[in-house]
Amino acid sequence: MYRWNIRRISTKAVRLVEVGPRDGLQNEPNTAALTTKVKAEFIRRLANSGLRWIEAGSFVSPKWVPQMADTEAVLETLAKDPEIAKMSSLRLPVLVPNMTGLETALSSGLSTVLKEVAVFTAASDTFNKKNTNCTVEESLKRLAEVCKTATDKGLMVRGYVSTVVGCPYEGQIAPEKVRDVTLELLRLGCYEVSLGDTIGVGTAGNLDRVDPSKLAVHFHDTYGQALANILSGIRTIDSSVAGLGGCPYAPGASGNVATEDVVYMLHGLQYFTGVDLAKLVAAGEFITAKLGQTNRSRTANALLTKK
Ligand SMILES: CC(C)(COP(=O)([O-])OP(=O)([O-])OC[C@H]1O[C@@H](n2cnc3c(N)ncnc32)[C@H](O)[C@@H]1OP(=O)([O-])[O-])[C@@H](O)C(=O)NCCC(=O)NCCSC(=O)C[C@@](C)(O)CC(=O)[O-]
Repeated sequence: MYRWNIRRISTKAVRLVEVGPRDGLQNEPNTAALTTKVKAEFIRRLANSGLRWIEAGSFVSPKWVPQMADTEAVLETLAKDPEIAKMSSLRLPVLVPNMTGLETALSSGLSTVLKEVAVFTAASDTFNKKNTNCTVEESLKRLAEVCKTATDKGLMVRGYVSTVVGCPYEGQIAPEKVRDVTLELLRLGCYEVSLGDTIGVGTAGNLDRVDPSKLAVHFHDTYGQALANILSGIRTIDSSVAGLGGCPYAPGASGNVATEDVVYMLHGLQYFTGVDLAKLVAAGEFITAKLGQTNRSRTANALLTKK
């Protein structure tokens, strides 16, 4: 355990994981607008903005999250896209909750675009039961086989722990519980664990004692604390263009921190992101227009007003 702050980051480089096409759309009420073609075009535009980690969807039960039911078709569309094929460093991970999801991910048609999967659990049993119909311990047992099979087959595996600060059902969460679940995911073979403040209740002090190696942060911006929390110093940041998102099984949670706001802040701090902000803003406008949604990025709205 040790403390860090922004001054200890020497490389001035950060890694952004765009979760808009998955976290951003998984709770979207306007399902009619969510065609495979729109999703694939959205991902293509995000990739063209320079983002290199873009969560493309999830292989979860369509009865639980119908918005993600066509993830396989989205990836098949992208696999045929010559521009995407040229982006050798592009990662398009998908969430898998169990072996059924992993088997879809391993299907031969996807191997050209799918190099990484993400597994997910939580620090709260009640949330985990609502989200995946099992306790945290049961999910870790389930994920052990998923992680082993995925890594044996050459896929990279990212882990998520939800409700790392607060749970919509249980309230405050003990940091020790977060640590134990995180360590277990790393032990199972995850190369990195993303800490999800699912309902956005954390403040910067909450993260002071987390060892930052192999960690990413995933903030929902319910209380407007996400940018301040990001400055706590983790170098891998999950975000969602236009501030889209929210977990369907976390009532009251708002969208993720907006990627445009994160990029604007990081560029102001002289960090290298590799992202073209204007193209990113255009990708956010593309998807919000399709969905008939308000763009929740302050940066995007400011730049669009200037235009
Ligand atoms: C885990 C289950 C499947 C358990 O759900 P279950 O009902 O216990 O599953 P089951 O094994 O009993 O199977 C029930 C049915 O689902 C099917 N099924 C089973 N698995 C799959 C699969 N992978 N893909 C497609 N179909 C599947 C299975 O074949 C069967 O079909 P039926 O025989 O009834 O026709 C379910 O609870 C589920 O899909 N949950 C996912 C919920 C979800 O996606 N939540 C959002 C993502 S997590 C999140 O947003 C938080 C995060 C990561 O962003 C971080 C943060 O902010 O905190």
